[in-house]
Amino acid sequence: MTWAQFYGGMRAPNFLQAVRCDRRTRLPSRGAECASSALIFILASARNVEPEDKNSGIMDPLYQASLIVVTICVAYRLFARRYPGPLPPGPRKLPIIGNALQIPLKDEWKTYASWRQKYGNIAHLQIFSGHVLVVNSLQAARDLLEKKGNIYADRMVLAMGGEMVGWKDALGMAQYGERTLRYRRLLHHVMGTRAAVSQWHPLINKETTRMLQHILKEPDRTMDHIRAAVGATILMLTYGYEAKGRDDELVKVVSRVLDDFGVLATPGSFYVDVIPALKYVPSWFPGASFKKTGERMKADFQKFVNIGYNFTKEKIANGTAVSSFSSVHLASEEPLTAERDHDIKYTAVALYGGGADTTVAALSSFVLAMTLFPDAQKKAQKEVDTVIGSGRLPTCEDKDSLPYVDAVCKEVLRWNPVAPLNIPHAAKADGFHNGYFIPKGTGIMVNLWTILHDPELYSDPETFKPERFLPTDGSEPELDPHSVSFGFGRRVCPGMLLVDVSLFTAVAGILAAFNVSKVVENGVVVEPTVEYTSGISRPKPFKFSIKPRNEQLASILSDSMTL
Ligand code: HEM
Repeated sequence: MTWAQFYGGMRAPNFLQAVRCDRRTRLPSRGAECASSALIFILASARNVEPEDKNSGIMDPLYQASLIVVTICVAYRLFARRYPGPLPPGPRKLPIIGNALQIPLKDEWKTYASWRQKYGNIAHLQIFSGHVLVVNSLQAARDLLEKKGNIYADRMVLAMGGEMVGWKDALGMAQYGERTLRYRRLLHHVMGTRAAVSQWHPLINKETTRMLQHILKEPDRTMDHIRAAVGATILMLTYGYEAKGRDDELVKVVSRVLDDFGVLATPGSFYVDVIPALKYVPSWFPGASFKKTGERMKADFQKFVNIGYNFTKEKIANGTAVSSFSSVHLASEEPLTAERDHDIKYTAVALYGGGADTTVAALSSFVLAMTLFPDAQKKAQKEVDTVIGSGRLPTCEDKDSLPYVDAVCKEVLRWNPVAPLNIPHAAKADGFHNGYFIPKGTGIMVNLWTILHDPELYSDPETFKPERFLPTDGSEPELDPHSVSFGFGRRVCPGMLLVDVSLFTAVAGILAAFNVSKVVENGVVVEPTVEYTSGISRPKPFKFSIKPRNEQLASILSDSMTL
């Protein structure tokens, strides 16, 4: 059960409503948080206590709770902080818990988008003593994350994922500073320019062909083959590691770690993220099962960090390493200090963590789009047939000669953004935006989905329409989603040039070799389910048909079958 689900069932007791505060400038501080943490934990424990435990001499949890209520009221009065200006508008807050009950659990980005009409381009949420700013416009996102990048380049501190499991040492969750700059420089070296990315073209071409061969052989498992191909490409690129099938130890660990990451990065999954003081509760304490979960996740995370990295080191030592992010840096002339060793290791983790599920999500959205919008598919196939013919598969090198296919990739990134709420940034210091006060530590959550579906930027935004990027009437193309879907400012996605090529190659390959369509069962067309996962937004399983469309390409794929 997630934290938000747990509290979703609770109604604000009357005593909370009795505690009044000035909603514009006054919110609870740490003192109130600690007291409310205790209350919440006792209530959480109460739900987990077995009936026989209630006679065990431990104070009745509800009695304890009532004592804590008094403490909360006193602490709240004593410690509530006054701010030098009004906080941005937002949904009405309850005393102490703030907006904790209003956090949406499904399609969060759509609920947050609807707040734009009510509150304007920025909306403020308070969750206990924590603040979150929901940014719903391109201008506000640029003003905050680009123009004031010196303040808004930190990350939110997540007690469970960051501190207890250990992701705070990896780039995506690390605070901004010298260390993150070093990490980003390491990545820039291998994927920060088109020339750097071109060294991975042979790898991408090879893994794409292998993916198409697998799809040809087992079309019903298309999504599995997409996932396997993306995973194999990134493992090779990160460590020069060739996975030995599904039972490969690293592949299994990585897949668990990334599933865990999806949960860890979803706001509200663990109540310790909202009430960090809970991390001090011992793991044997009733209701503290999250501690055991955290320990299991940490052990897997450490395996993930070490297995691939040690593999590359061994290969370098015995002279058999192939070129990869880790081998390039480990074998460079710079001395391998402890600091540099740590940097390379934790940047490699971020590379895999940032690149695998995101690319899979984009390709899954592409398949869904092709199922729903056959005209766009036909147009793209026509371009592939005209420019490439049927004697070979498209490759990375064909990107510039297939503008419509390239526009399909842009539309995939816009139509269903992979990271609809970006990775939240955090304020390093107190600041103001348009007269509103933004306290230090506020999480800045940019709603990329709203921006990419803003009717002022994109005509008919719900429709999959690659033509919007290739106008033929002399008008300007609509905004390139690359400037939004990869985030903003100092934390912008360092893998975007790599994605550009790898997404294009997989998309062009599928278009060249297959037709994607709706399934027909007993003469009836089955409409695919259109639902997305939270966190990294990937379509939930849906029905589609994928069949070879080009005999010549099918036989080329079969003949060169190297599964
Ligand atoms: C469709 C594919 C992808 C999308 C849509 C995407 C999107 C994003 C977004 C929105 C962010 C947050 C930016 C911000 O905080 O403002 C991000 C960060 C990041 N991405 Fe990507 N990404 C993709 C693929 C990749 C790939 C292939 C890699 C690596 C090879 C990668 C590595 C990273 C890393 C390391 C970060 C953290 C950067 C930091 O915290 O400084 N991503 N990505």
